[in-house]
Amino acid sequence: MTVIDIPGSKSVTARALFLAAAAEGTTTLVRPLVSDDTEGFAEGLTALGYEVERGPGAWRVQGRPAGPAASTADVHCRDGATTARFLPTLAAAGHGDFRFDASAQMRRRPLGPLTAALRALGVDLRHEEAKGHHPLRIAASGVKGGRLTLDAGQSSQYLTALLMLGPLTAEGLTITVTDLVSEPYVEITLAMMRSFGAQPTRENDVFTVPPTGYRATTYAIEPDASTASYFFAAAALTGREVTVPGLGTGALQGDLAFVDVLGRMGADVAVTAAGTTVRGTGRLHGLTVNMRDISDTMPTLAALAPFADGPVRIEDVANTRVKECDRLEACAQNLRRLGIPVTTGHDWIEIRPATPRPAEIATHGDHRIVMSFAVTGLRTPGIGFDDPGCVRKTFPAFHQVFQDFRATA
Ligand SMILES: O=C(O)C1=C[C@@H](OP(=O)(O)O)[C@@H](O)[C@H](O)C1
Ligand SMILES: C=C(OP(=O)(O)O)C(=O)O
Repeated sequence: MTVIDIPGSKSVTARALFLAAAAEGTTTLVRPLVSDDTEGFAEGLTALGYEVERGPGAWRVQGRPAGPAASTADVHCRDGATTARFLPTLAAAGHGDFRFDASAQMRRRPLGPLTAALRALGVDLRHEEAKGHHPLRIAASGVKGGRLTLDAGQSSQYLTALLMLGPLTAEGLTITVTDLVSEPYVEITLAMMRSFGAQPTRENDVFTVPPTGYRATTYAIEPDASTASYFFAAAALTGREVTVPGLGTGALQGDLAFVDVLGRMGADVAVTAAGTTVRGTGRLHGLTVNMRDISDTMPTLAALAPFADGPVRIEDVANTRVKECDRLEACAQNLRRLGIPVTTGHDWIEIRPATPRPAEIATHGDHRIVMSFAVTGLRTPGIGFDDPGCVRKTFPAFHQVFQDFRATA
């Protein structure tokens, strides 16, 4: 049995940083993820005038319920969509002139439905270049609140940002959602808001957030379930047994449900209060699976799929086209480079079994493409990457940890 120490969740760390910054008092984040995305988030907060102290194993944030201390700031959100969508929303609740920009990759990714919602709430926000994209400017003067209708069919992060804004408004927010992807991420948001003293409620498509503000707390960050998927997939592929402690029945992250997919394919899976274990059985069946709720693990499954005993068809993943890259196309392109038969449609990919041949993987600067095809590399000699370092976004030590995992076989 191999025990893997998976770094903290990116999604939980980003939310915890937002909530801590907005709370009354000092919050301690225990075992936050330390990676480009979360360091970028923390540095964005610092640029806005928040006090963030990053110590080993714990980050401390001095909350400012009134909003940023800075009256002007120029914030660079790097590649992080949580940063690029959550931070401007936090700043909108304060007072000052703030400019936000992001990497070329993140500039290409949309946030129009979020900025339109903020404008509908009276926020003075303008896009400096392309409509619905970074860079943007906000002349913030607080948010009164009210009712909104939101299409979160492209990204649940729009809804998460607005939900987290709710307690900071004068009158609270009621949000009616017309479409929603990645729904389990919204459940993470609601649970974490409650941990910081807010009282959001949900009735079907209607979310109500009273203007309670937030209270500081000590918050332990659970391991990242999307990151864990590479090691669970590796176990299923190689017949090994992998345990990830700290990611079990009490986990907030929906991506842990990836192990159910591995279970359907034939792996042995045990989820307990203490953690999750996957054991490969030598069986890896083909299947059809809807990954709308857990689409960050779509590339993990795509990279494992050639080894199944029948076709693997992944459905309802259109929004993977607006992630770090067009992930449906990137997966198809790389599988074809490996000699694997693949077909794709607007929101699906189907992969037929074949033996992969050596190839260089085109990463498109996407950490998940690297970590997913590293799993393929466990059974395929000669897999290389044009930009292996892009794993820094969520798991800077990935190559070392994966190499160590390999070596202990
Ligand atoms: O809220 C979050 O922390 C996230 C939500 C998901 O995005 P979408 O809602 O855009 O699918 C996920 O893919 C992303 O990695 C993190
Ligand atoms: C889509 C991802 O990141 P984000 O949207 O937070 O940039 C991801 O980590 O797979």
